[in-house]
Amino acid sequence: MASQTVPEALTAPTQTFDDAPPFPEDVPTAPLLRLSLARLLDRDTQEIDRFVRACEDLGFFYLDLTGPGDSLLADADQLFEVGSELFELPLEEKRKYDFMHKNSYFGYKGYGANVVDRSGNLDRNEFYNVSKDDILGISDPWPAPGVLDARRPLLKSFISSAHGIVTLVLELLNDHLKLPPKTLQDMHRLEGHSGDQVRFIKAPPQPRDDRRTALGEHTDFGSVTVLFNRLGGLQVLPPGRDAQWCYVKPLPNHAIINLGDAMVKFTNGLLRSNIHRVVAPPGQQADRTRYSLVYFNRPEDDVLLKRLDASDLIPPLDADEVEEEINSKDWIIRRALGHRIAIFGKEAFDYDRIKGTEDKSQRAYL
Ligand SMILES: O=C(O)CCC(=O)C(=O)O
Ligand SMILES: [Fe+2]
Repeated sequence: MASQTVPEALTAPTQTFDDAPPFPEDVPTAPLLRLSLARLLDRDTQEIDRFVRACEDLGFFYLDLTGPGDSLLADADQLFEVGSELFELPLEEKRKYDFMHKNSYFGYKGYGANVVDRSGNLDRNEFYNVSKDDILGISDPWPAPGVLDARRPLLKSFISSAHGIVTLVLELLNDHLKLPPKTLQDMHRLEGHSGDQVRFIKAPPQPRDDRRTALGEHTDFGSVTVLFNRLGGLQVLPPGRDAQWCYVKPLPNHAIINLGDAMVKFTNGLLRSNIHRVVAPPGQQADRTRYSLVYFNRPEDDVLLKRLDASDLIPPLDADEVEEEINSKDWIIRRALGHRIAIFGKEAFDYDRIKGTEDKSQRAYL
């Protein structure tokens, strides 16, 4: 089981992000495996075995991008700068790009706009979502501030490279599951219409005597997430009845990769979409502003989120189980906007209303 694997983060190079204080040694860290992009591209069988184990046990792993992922790392570095510039804009300006009343999760979400738990506490971060389809010119463009419009070529480059990582993950899973060739890849084409997005996130330091959850616990809504962290604060809840929240230690030159709800639905829970959240960075890092950068990949808009029946490895549904008929587009909108207090008021507290795949993903361990 994943919680018994060696925490490979401990064998990784020491953190060298800017001048940030080090990630503390005395906090619980999550047992993510550390995989190499170069070895996966070489189809190294041991690395692929570890990859499959990571996707089934924890649904989270580190991916060392050194070498074949150098340009993605360079783009991510530049986008961290863009993110800090973006959030410097005056609040009135940023608010012009909140499109929630157009039933869209693209654009800006202000600080405290989402409920983070059943008691109604509010989030402590702001973020901005940029649509892949907009940047690739295959949908109508959303209005955007100049700082983003000026960076469309950089965003395009980042999206193409991050999507390349996603396609590799899907291809390896497709092969492992013995699905007909390209089953998963064809549901996630770069040029297909989807809710794929780049997300910039900013969480300012919290008061010392009042540090709370910045981003509430959730599973990601889509298929594959490619995440870049500089400071700690991300936590996962490993499988197991008595599991405790563990930090994911950021590693230089690595992305954090995790699977989302769609992969759980396609495989009826064989693959994991692990619960995670963001709290204040640990130790001395808590006094820093935390930025993060994410590429969220989702199935194309019209893909039905149901068990795939073309693989003997995918467990059957329970005898009395009837799957909801919902396509990817509607699923993502429901999950992404469901906790917005300005839209749903008190209903935003009701976590069961817009549940992800937590139950199915956890079921083997309950
Ligand atoms: O900021 C992070 O490290 C994680 C963010 C996250 O989980 C999300 O936006 O879904
Ligand atoms: Fe997430």
